[in-house]
Amino acid sequence: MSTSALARTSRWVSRSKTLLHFQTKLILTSFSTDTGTADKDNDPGRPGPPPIRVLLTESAGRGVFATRRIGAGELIHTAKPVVVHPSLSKTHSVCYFCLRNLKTTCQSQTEAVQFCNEECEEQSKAFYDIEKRAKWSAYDDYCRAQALKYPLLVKRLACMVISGFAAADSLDILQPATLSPLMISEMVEELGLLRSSFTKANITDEQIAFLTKTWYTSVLARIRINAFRVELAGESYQDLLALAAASVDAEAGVGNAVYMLPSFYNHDCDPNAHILWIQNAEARLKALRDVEEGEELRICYIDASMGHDARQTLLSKGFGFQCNCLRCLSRD
Ligand SMILES: C[S@@+](CC[C@H](N)C(=O)[O-])C[C@H]1O[C@@H](n2cnc3c(N)ncnc32)[C@H](O)[C@@H]1O
Repeated sequence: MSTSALARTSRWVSRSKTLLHFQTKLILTSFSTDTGTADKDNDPGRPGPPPIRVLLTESAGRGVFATRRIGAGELIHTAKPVVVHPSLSKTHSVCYFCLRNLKTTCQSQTEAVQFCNEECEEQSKAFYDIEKRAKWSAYDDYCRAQALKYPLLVKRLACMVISGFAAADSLDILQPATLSPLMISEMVEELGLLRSSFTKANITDEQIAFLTKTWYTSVLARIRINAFRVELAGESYQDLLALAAASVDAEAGVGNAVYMLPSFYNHDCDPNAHILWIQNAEARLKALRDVEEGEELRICYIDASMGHDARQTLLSKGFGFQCNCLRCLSRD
């Protein structure tokens, strides 16, 4: 490599290191809701910072690495969602804000949504006031007919932006999917429905000025890769039975959500960490086995029980990468 090329490369490396350092600080500090496990040395009740950091990997973009040894079964950190939306079939049976299963289901499908407690109602007041002003039947029916779940997250995020609860660039730091021209043209149709729902509800052009084709497609491109389907495990034996029955009905998910820190975990078909939900959309990241300091923490994005070819197809179509984990390399 020539001296000038070397200089250019080292400038690029140092720039990307600075950028990564800045991004990592941003990810770990600005999302104070992502907490680690108890800080036993100082205040046993107060969570310390999570024992992880975000670094560049060799071949999978950014990834999450352990900053100390993490024991099998240890809770690495929890994470509150940045944006969340119930599945359309669950709108009347889970909390609008945290997706907790409600004890009583709304009787009428036209009835307003419900909250599991006053805190959830209070926290979502600003953007729920926007959401309930508009009629969503055309947008929701379109999503139902096309079996789309992610546009619902965009609708919620748009309401959060209009109300001032979230910034329009909240998800910009996340990796986007590559979109085909066909995908973009379908998104333009959804965007038309979304804009018209707001306009008919007298939300002004100024309030939805951010709602452009560029914004809509860039948010959806990020949601496609980074959203999680929230499946509540519950705490009791009854909860587990209900979950098992629901999985048979393909109704295991109560909704979908996007998180910050969890979005930086890369995939492995034989993962050393996993993400789970107990009672609501607050995610818990746990170690599946002992992890050494400096080791990358990886979760499994798909059903790990599938065969090699099915896993590769799903990861390539859904996430745009070819998996080179040890399990895939051995063609297991
Ligand atoms: C949820 S993001 C994970 C964080 C991402 N690496 C980043 O820089 O933001 C998912 C994306 O990471 C990359 N990725 C995750 N696991 C991978 C793997 N095992 N091999 C190659 N790329 C992977 C793919 O580009 C995938 O679409």
